Amino acid sequence: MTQPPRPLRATAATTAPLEEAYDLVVIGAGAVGENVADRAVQGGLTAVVIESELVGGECSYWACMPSKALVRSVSALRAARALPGSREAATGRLDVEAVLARRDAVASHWDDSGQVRWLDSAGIALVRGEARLDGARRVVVTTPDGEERVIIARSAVAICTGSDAAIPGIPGLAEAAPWTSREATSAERVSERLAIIGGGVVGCEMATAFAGLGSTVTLISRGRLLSNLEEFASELVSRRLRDEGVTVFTGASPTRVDRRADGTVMIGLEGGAASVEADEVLVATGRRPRTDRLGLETIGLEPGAWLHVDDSLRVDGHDWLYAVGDVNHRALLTHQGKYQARAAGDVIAARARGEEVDASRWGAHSATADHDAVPSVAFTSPEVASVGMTAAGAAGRGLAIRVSDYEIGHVAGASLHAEGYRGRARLVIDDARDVVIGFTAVGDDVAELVHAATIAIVGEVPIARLQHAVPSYPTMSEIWLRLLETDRAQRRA
Ligand SMILES: Cc1cc2nc3c(=O)[nH]c(=O)nc-3n(C[C@H](O)[C@H](O)[C@H](O)COP(=O)(O)OP(=O)(O)OC[C@H]3O[C@@H](n4cnc5c(N)ncnc54)[C@H](O)[C@@H]3O)c2cc1C
Ligand SMILES: NC(=O)c1ccc[n+]([C@@H]2O[C@H](COP(=O)([O-])OP(=O)(O)OC[C@H]3O[C@@H](n4cnc5c(N)ncnc54)[C@H](O)[C@@H]3O)[C@@H](O)[C@H]2O)c1
Repeated sequence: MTQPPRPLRATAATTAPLEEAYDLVVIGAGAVGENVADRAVQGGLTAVVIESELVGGECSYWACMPSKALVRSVSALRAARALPGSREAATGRLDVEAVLARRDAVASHWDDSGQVRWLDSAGIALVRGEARLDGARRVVVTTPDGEERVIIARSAVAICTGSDAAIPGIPGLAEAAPWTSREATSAERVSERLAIIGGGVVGCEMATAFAGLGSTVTLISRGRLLSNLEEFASELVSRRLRDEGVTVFTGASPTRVDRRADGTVMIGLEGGAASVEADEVLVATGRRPRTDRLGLETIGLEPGAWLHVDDSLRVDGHDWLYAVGDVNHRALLTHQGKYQARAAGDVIAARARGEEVDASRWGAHSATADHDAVPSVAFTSPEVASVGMTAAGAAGRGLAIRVSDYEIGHVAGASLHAEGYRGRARLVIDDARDVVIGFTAVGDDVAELVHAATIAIVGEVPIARLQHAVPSYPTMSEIWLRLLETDRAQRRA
């Protein structure tokens, strides 16, 4: 059954003096809000952040950090088992208690005092409570003791309230007390049977983690797994998850969910072909914006909607209002939100001081990379590292492209890395400009390959020049050499 929520340790106060007006008011002290405030303060403004839960937000306590802590122990054991010698030493099972204890430490035991100290050191004021807009530049905070406090923004308000798990309207699901990513990443025990609805990144990462920790996992996906990524990524991840004991249903939609009196959950699948029985059900079907109780109606915006912004992160039609991070729906990733935050904090400071703003393509005040150069790593089994466009995505935009594919296991660095290494990488090349516009690598421990590709895409480095970027031997980065050689051979053929 659903576990009680973790006790949150929200540090009481900030030492910065609290005022009733600041140059910048930031709503939400996740990774993104913290960075907007930091850049604005560095630019000479005063800033306050308002936080209703923990300073640090989703990523630190219920998303990136605890999920990767769970997956990392699983992949470390797999790596040890992939080589003779270490394989013989790694014959036991994971110590689940130890893995969960490390996860707790990585999530700072849901105590935000460290991040509050950082806010203090950065000169950013903190107000605890739930904030809402009450007209232009006016923010009302309901503090934990129930009082209301009004804070005026002299220059700007930045909404950085992030997103929540979306619960689809499958009959019986809400009543079955499902886990969301929060309960999964902070789980205090590993249930025997876990059913996961949704084959996106959360679903696949949690299937990897919980299967590795000993759960019998069933993953239910209405389309192919990781459907935003290259199709070969879906194939390799599905195959590996199945090899590791996960039951994967693709093209399957739940029709109803029931929590029975004995605590077990039954999930009926479309067509009545199969039903799934589990102890817990995790819903991983995407996100919805945290904008429903933000007072958006007081400035003519729709509560509960994503906030659309221009490349300087300013909300359409409101010159004092910014929306940064998940809440603007440009790229739901911590690193991309923090990139937006650096641009937003700088542009808010520049506009407040009447300085020139450079919001042109790749300008200092523009989150240009959000469009075509967003990197991400799915920490699945195996990992998927990607940036830019997929082949289908580029073709769908009418671009003339060519594709270069290579088996990563044929690279010397990979064959040393693990016995029988299997993986695949792809370059998507814009034919007209002769530059890389997409890269995907699937295989164990490929995460670190992605940044080289990000640099090639953002730098628009011509293929002819990339030939001079020599990867070290024998590293997995030699995949670059092989991909470029394959492209060259294809062009000559
Ligand atoms: C399971 C999972 C794993 C993930 N793993 C990765 C990963 O490995 N790498 C990656 O890049 N991304 C990952 N993500 C995505 C990442 O967590 C988000 O993109 C990121 O947390 C967004 O940051 P944010 O600051 O925009 O929002 P949040 O981190 O959600 O912060 C928003 C803050 O605003 C506060 N708030 C909301 N409303 C109010 C209000 N009215 N008043 C005051 N405060 C308010 C909230 O309490 C919260 O602290 C993962 C997501 C999930 C769900
Ligand atoms: N390693 C990482 O960087 C990482 C890890 C986890 C999450 N994230 C971020 O968090 C965001 C949310 O992840 P997510 O996996 O929840 O969302 P997602 O959008 O990646 O995947 C959701 C999946 O649920 C399916 N779905 C949606 N509605 C459904 C329904 N009614 N019934 C059945 N299936 C349904 C979709 O088809 C999709 O496959 C992602 O956009 C990602 O950017 C990143």
